[in-house]
Amino acid sequence: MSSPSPKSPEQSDKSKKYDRQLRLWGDHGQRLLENSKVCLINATALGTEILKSLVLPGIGSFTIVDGEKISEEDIGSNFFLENDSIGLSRAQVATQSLLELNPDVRGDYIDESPEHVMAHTQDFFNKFTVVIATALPEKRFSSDAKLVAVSVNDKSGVATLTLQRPPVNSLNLELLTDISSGLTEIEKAKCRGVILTSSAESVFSAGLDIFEVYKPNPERLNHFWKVLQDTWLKLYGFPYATVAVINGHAPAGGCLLALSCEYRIMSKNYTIGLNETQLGLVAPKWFIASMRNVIGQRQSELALTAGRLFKTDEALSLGLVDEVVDNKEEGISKAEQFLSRFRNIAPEVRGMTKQLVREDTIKDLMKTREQDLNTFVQYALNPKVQEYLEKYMQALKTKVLIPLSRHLWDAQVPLVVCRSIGFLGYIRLQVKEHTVIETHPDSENPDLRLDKPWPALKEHLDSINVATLDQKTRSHIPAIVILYYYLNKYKEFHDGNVPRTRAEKDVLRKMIRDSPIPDEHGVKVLEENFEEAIHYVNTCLNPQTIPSNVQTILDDDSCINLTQNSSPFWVMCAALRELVQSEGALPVSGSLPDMAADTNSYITLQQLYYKQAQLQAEAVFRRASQIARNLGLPQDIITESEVKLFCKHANELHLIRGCCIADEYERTSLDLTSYLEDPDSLMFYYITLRGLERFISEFNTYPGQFDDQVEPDVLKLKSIISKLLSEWNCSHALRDERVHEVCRYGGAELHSVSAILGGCAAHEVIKLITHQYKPLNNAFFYDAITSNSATFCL
Ligand SMILES: CCCCC/C=C/C(=O)SCCNC(=O)CCNC(=O)[C@H](O)C(C)(C)COP(=O)(O)OP(=O)(O)OC[C@H]1O[C@@H](n2cnc3c(N)ncnc32)[C@H](O)[C@@H]1OP(=O)(O)O
Repeated sequence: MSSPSPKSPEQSDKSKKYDRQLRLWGDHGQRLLENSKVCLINATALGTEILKSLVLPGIGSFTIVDGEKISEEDIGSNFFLENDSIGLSRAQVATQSLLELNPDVRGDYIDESPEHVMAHTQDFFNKFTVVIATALPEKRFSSDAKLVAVSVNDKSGVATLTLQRPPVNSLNLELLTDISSGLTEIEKAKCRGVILTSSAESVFSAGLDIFEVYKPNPERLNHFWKVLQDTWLKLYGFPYATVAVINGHAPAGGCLLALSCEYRIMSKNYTIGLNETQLGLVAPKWFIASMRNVIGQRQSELALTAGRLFKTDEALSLGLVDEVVDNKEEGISKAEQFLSRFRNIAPEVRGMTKQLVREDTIKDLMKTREQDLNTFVQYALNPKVQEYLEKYMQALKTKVLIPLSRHLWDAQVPLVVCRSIGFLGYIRLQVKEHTVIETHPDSENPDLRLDKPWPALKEHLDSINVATLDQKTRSHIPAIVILYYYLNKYKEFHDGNVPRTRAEKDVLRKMIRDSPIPDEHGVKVLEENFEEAIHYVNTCLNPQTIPSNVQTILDDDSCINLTQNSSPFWVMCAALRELVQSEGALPVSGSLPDMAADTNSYITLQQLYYKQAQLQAEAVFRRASQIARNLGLPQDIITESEVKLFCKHANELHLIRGCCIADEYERTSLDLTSYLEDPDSLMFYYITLRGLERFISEFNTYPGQFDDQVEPDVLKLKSIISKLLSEWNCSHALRDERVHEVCRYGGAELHSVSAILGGCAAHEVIKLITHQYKPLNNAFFYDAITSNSATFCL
C-alpha cells in the first residue's frame, strides 16, 4: 500500500471529501476515476450495489441500460427502489436514487433492454471505460461476416444465394440489403437461374427480425420496410428462374422469401407458412398475394386467417411446396434439375413470360408503395402491436452475453459480468489486455543497490569509515551506510562474495552487532541505527535481478514489435528494455525508507537515490519519446511524469491477457477433474452457473422460480448440467445437493449477498479504471453460506 500523498495545508474540498481513497490511489488515480464512464446493464440489487460503490468514490458518469419495470421482487432485494415505484422504469428510478449519493457524478439511463440496444446501436457500448453486466443471459455467437454468400456454377450457369445470418437468418436491414445486392450481382452475371437457400442447419429463415419492429427507431423502421419492399420486388420479378431450397423452418417472412421464388423444394420435418396472425400481426397485402398466387384464394384465406404453419408433407399436399427431399444436398440437386428444364427455352422469352404472369402483383405494390410503407410504420408503432411484439420477444427470450462479450472484446472495453443468486455470488472479468504500473504490493523490499552501487553512491558510501566515527556521529549515520560498510568488510573475508545463506547473513549480522564502542560508562550499547542495519541484512542484500513477471513483459511481442497502435505502456516498456539492455538492471526506484539518522546525512543519501532515479527516468523518457516519434504517434502520448512513475514502479509491472467470455462459452473441452475431486472446491459453482444460464435460455425462467416446479426443475437442471459436462468431455458428475440448492434459490437475489459482492465487484472496476492494484484474473466465486471465496482463471 502506498503512503499518503502529501497534502497542502489548505486541502481542497475535493481532497477532503475523498481523503481516504486518495491515500490508496493518489490524485492521478482519482483523475482517471473522475474521467471514467461506466455502463451498468440491468439495475438489479447487485447492479445498484456495484454502482453505489462507484458513485460514492466519484466516477465521472454512469449509464444504466435496463428495459425492466420495477417488480415486487426488486423491492425485496434492492435498497435503492421504494414500494411506490413498482411498475416504474427500473433504470430511471435507480439512476435518480444513485445520483443523490454524490452530486459530482453524472448519470443517465436507457429504458430499453440491452438486447434492443445491441441490436440497434452496436457501437453504443464502445464509449464506456468499463461495462458491468448483471443477470445477463448468454447468447449464441453471431458474427460480422457477410450475411449472404453468392456462388456461380460456371458449368451450369446456376447461381446459389445462401442466407448466412446466424442463428436463424432473421431478416434485418443488413441481411435484406445483402440479399438485394446479391440478386443484382447474379442478374449482372446473366445466370441461368438462382437457388435460394440457407447455411443454417434447421432454419431457412425465421422471417422478419423482430428487433427491427420492436421499439424501433422510426427512421430505421422506414428504411427497413423500403428495403424489404425492394428486395421482394427484385426477387419476385427476377428475370431469371428462381428456386427456393428450404432446408429448414420458414415461418412468416421466411415463407415470403420462398413464395417469391418460382419453385420450392423443402426438406422433411420442418414448418412453413405465413403465421402472422398467431403473433397478433396482420400480414401486408403483398405477402398475402404471394401466397394466393401459389395455393389459391381459398387455401390462402384458410391458412392466413389461422396463421397456419404447415409441416413439410402438409405443405406438399397443399401445393405450398413442390417437392420434398431428405436433405439440402438433395434439394440443390433437384433444384438444378428443375432449372435444367429451361435449357431449350430462350432466357428472354422465359423471363418476359414470367414478368407477364407476375406483373399485376408487382404493379399492385409499385402503385401503393408509399401507402404500404405508411400503413406498416403506423401499424408497427401502434402500442397494441408493440405489446404483442414484446410478448413475442419474451417467448423467444433473447440472450446477449455472448455477442456483447465478443463485441467488447474486439472494442477492447473491459466487461465485468456479475451474478448474485441466493447465497451464491460470481464476478467474471473480461479484459483483452490490462496493464498495471502501480500494483501496491503488500510488502516491498527497499531498492538500495548495495551489491552494485552506481559510482556516485559508491563514492559517498566509501567516504564514510564507520569504524573510526565517534560515538555521537556513529549514532546518527543512516543504517544503509553501516550496512554497506560491514558488507564490504564481510566481502574482504569471503572472496568478494555477499552473504546469501542464513548462516552467512548471521555472520554479517554478528559483525554489526559486535561493532559498538563503549560509552562514557564503559557500556557497549547497540544504537537504533545499527539495529536497523541488522534488520536490513535480510531484505536489502538480495542481488539485483529483474523479476520474472517484468522480464516476461519486456520479452513480450508487444514490447519488441511496436506498431502505431501500441499503447503508451508498451512504448515505455520498449524504452525500459533498452535501458535494461545497456545497464543490466531496472532503474532505481528512488525512494529511501525512513531510518533513524540525522537530517543532513539522511537527505544527502536520499538525494543520491532521487537523482539517480531522475537521471534514469529522463533517459527512458528521451528514448520513449524517440520511439513514439519514429512510430508517428502524437508527441504528447507520453509525458515525463508518467515515465517517472513508470520507472519508479518498474519492478512491479503487471500484465493480464484475459480470455473472452464468448470463447469460454464456446469451448468444447474443459479439464475440471482436479477441481471436482476436491470436495471443497468452489469450481462446482461455475458448472452450476453455466447450467443455470442454459436453463434460463431454454425455459425462460430460473430453476425453482415457481414453487410447484422445484422438483421438475431439479431434474431439468441436472440433465442440462450432465449434458454440459459431457460436452466438455468431463466424466465427473455434480453432486445432487448442489443442484437442489440452486433450485431452492428460485433465482432470488438476497440483498446482503448482493451488497458484499457489489463491494467486491466495485473494487475490481476501480482497479480496471485506475490501472492500479492487480485485478482478479478472471473469475471469483463467493459462497455466503460458508463465507468461502475462490478465484479461478477460466
Ligand atoms: C409489424 C407487421 C409485420 C408483419 C409481417 C411480419 C413478418 C414476420 O416475419 S414476423 C417474424 C415471425 N417469425 C417467427 O414467428 C419465427 C420465430 N422463430 C421461431 O419460431 C424459431 O426461432 C425457429 C423455428 C425459426 C428456429 O427455432 P430454433 O432453432 O429452436 O431457434 P430459437 O427459437 O432458439 O431461436 C434462435 C435465436 O434466434 C432468435 N430469433 C428467432 N426468430 C427471430 C426473429 N424472427 N427475429 C429475431 N430473432 C429471432 C431467438 O430469439 C433466439 O435468440 P437467442 O435466444 O438470443 O439465441
